[in-house]
Amino acid sequence: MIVFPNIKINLGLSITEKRPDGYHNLETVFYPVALEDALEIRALPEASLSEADKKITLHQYGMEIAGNPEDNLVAKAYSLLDKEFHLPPVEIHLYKHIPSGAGLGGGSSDAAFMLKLLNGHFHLNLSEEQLEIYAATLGADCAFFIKNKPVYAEGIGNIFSPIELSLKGYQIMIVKPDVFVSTREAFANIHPHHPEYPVKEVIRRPVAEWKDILINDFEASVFPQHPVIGEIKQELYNQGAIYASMSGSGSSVFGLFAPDAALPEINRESNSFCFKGTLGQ
Ligand SMILES: C[C@](O)(CO)[C@H](O)COP(=O)(O)OP(=O)(O)OC[C@H]1O[C@@H](n2ccc(N)nc2=O)[C@H](O)[C@@H]1O
Ligand SMILES: Nc1ncnc2c1ncn2[C@@H]1O[C@H](COP(=O)(O)OP(=O)(O)OP(=O)(O)O)[C@@H](O)[C@H]1O
Repeated sequence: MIVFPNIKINLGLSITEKRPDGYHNLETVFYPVALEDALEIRALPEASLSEADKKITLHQYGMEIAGNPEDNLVAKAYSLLDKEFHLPPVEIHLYKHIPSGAGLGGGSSDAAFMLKLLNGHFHLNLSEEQLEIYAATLGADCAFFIKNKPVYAEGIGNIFSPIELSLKGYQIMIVKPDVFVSTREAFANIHPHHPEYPVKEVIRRPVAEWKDILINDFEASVFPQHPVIGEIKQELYNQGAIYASMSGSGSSVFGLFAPDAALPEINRESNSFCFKGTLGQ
């Protein structure tokens, strides 16, 4: 069984307060975009396991991910459900197209899709709400990928309410320079505050009005550290983007373009990543 975990972009990102548990409350809109990994599981017969064998074998392809295979979020998602449901052993194939440290939620998406895959394949009968609760324990923005629909998110990024927003037909260009931004460090450099223009209100205005009022709070601390990211955002505007912003804690930047616009070539560095697509929903 194979699924295709996609990314999210953040439309506005206000970090409003630091919580006693060390995490931060935030306000954002998550929008899914069809830049996808591929994730496949194959159930193995219990009898094929010797005492010393692990219950999962993870094969990784495509872009490299830092860390050991057992730290991979798909392995953590399996272990979480295995503890409760004693799952059969599985062979996992994960093909990475989504860059890491990009603010696109690639690891979180893999984890959420793994939960959904196991739920379906092994008939666990977990509801979407139950899956969201499991997902939130794996990563703050992981729960979004269970329903995978545009939402307004609060709390640590796991309390959702519906929004009336469709960007269907807009073209999107995502550029990630060869810079890794640690989400944990990015949060550590933030001074939380309530925004002058709340995300929930700005998002109701036309996209053409978002430029100076739909703000990602991480840009103020990340751009001075990595000027190339701010330069890419400016370049997207120079090349005709209607709205451009860093996603999450960076380092990727996205630009939204009109449905009939010709998308530019932005080749700032040889190792930068670039995706072009059309939004759905
Ligand atoms: C910045 C965003 O991409 C916006 O969508 C997300 O909030 C990040 O979510 P995520 O990658 O799933 O984050 P996690 O892997 O759970 O957390 C990484 C680290 O970021 C910090 N963190 C994360 C989310 C949050 N609301 N407050 C935080 O302070 C914590 O120090 C945490 O140890
Ligand atoms: N399946 C996975 N895919 C990518 N990274 C993973 C995965 N499992 C664990 N990780 C670890 O998580 C780190 C962050 O990866 P991820 O792709 O989620 O970052 P991100 O794009 O900054 O996401 P976010 O927007 O959630 O902060 C990686 O450096 C890697 O060590």
